[in-house]
Amino acid sequence: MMRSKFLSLLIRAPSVCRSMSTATKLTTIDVNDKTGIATLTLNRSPINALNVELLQDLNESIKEIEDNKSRGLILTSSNDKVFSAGLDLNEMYRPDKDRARLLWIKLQDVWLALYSCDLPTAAAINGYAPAGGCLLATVCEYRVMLPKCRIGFNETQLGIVPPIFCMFNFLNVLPRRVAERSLSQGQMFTTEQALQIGLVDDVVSSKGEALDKCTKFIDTFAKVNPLARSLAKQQFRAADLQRFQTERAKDLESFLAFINHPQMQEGLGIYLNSLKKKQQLNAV
Ligand SMILES: CCCCC/C=C\C/C=C\C=C\CC(=O)SCCNC(=O)CCNC(=O)[C@H](O)C(C)(C)COP(=O)(O)OP(=O)(O)OC[C@H]1O[C@@H](n2cnc3c(N)ncnc32)[C@H](O)[C@@H]1OP(=O)(O)O
Repeated sequence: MMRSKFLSLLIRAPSVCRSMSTATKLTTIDVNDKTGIATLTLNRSPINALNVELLQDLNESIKEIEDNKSRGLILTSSNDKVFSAGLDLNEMYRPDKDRARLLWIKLQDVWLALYSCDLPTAAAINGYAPAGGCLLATVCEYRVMLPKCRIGFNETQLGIVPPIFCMFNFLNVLPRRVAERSLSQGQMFTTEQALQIGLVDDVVSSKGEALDKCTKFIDTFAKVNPLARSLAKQQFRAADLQRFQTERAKDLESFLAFINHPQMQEGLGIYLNSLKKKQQLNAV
């Protein structure tokens, strides 16, 4: 209630860029008054690892942007090196059972909200985007990326089966053969490779340029009837959404069974440790 009152006040404010930031600030929303486009920024330090709270915040922000009838949604990160490091591995290693369940449900919700989003969506990928980071980028309709980054679903490299929504995203973006190979090999692509295979649509040298490109993409829909555009998008995605709903409960149980497997726990522990060791080595 307080929140919507606060929002309506902000909407009337005559600023060029109004902020609809959530209280926790794990994501922020800025709506450009000239273009009507909302920029949704991931803001969980240090690397936007997707934990329960960030996913919850993302869901709320997406809903807020849709409810406020923005003209489009641009997803980006406040970190200038990492778009998102994917799921927070600490939520999966020696997990709290209720939180692990919630984590996956919230991830499914975010995917669903973006995959079926009424608005045109674009990702300004201003840093590394492995696994869950790649999921957030490829669920959008357009991607632009900064040089010297990496993107991909590295799950199989970690002994993890990529869930079906990773497959849906890749099949929307890449030729089937390339999608299957890169998912089953857990390939991570450099920015240049990603451009070459069509995983990203453009490469630019700064975040500002990335946001401009995303705005231009969303502007290409300016003269298209919004309802017709939205229904056409839904039509393309309906079969995936139907399959997702059918398999959603099973997908959740598979995830829980998977992360609770002793071998998976051992692997996660080693992987987490190696990530920490990397930092220790850098400090030497
Ligand atoms: C058929 C049905 C199947 C159903 C489904 C079944 C199973 C699916 C199960 C799971 C799916 C998971 C999907 C995922 O998203 S897993 C996450 C994968 N992510 C990664 O592998 C990224 C690893 N991180 C990196 O490569 C680098 O950190 C990165 C390039 C992102 C950033 O590098 P940078 O040098 O800037 O920062 P670092 O020093 O490496 O990291 C800082 C700090 O953060 C810690 N950390 C890194 N990544 C994670 C993470 N994903 N989660 C938690 N913590 C992370 C890192 O250890 C450092 O910590 P500290 O040393 O400061 O304590």
